Amino acid sequence: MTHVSPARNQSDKALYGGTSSRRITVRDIAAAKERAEKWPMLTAYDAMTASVFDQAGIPVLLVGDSMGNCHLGYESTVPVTMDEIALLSAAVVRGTKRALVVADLPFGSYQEGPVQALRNATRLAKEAGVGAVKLEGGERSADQIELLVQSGIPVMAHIGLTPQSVNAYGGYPVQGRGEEAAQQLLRDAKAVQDAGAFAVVLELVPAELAAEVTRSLHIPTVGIGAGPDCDGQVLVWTDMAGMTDGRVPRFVKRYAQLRQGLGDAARAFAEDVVGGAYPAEEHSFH
Ligand SMILES: Nc1nc(=O)c2c([nH]1)NC[C@@H]1CN(c3ccc(C(=O)N[C@@H](CCC(=O)O)C(=O)O)cc3)CN21
Ligand SMILES: CC(C)C(=O)C(=O)O
Ligand SMILES: [Mg+2]
Repeated sequence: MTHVSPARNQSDKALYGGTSSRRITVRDIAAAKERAEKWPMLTAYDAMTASVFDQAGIPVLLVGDSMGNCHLGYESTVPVTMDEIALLSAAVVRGTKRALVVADLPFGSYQEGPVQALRNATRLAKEAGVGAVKLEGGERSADQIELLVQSGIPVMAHIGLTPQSVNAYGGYPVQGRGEEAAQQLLRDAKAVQDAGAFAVVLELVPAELAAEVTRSLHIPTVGIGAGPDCDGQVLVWTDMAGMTDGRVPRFVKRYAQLRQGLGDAARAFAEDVVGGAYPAEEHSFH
């Protein structure tokens, strides 16, 4: 009889480090919670970067509306349009083979109600080929989540700090501090789970509260600035790779210094051109 160790068995199915090469589905995400497996998610906004993360084994890629400030030069996520999300989501899907691609529904594309949400989510599923969409809000967005899920579009919810409301907050403050705010966050978490969300992002909430939400839900939580006890962790890729210019939020850990590296490459190229060192003989045709 062939002996298969439980650890090896587990790693075959693992979202990160697993051996399956087919595209990951929302059911795989749910199964990871049963195994108490932690998993990474990164944003991606173009095919080339997405292919790097896909080949690195990142199981879930988010075409975040953070493309507004990271990629399109806006001040916040508020101006991002459906056309922009659809274009870059299609690129990320084309650049990946294994990752589940989730696209943010941008500000103004679902707030009018469930029918508007369904029209825009359907466009991202059909036109870009994403496997799921994400939208902001707990109890306030439950009707939208319910109609999308009933219509066959998996939904990742997003509660705690919801950056599309930056003008209402007047900034990006930590959420869920104090008993009343904590109870509201727990109600929001239950509401999105009951509406059928397959996972929920918890942004900028105290670690203890995020741990409590994670324990009390049967769907996975994905933390950003929400402490170590969430099921998954997500970061904006330009932040974690050291590409973002200037100050980054306290929850960011930088795993590379791409901004420095890319600037160095640009300066080295410029000096070679100005000094005549590039192109050399091996770069020339006769
Ligand atoms: N590049 C980038 N990274 C992100 O994580 C991100 C975006 N853009 N754009 C959309 C939102 C905005 N985000 C932010 C932005 C700033 C803080 C921030 O600095 N918050 C304060 C909280 C202090 C408090 O309330 O106690 C901080 O100091 O971390 C947090 C999240 C997260 N999202
Ligand atoms: C940071 C994540 C959760 C996000 O919504 C985004 O990148 O837009
Ligand atoms: Mg977003």
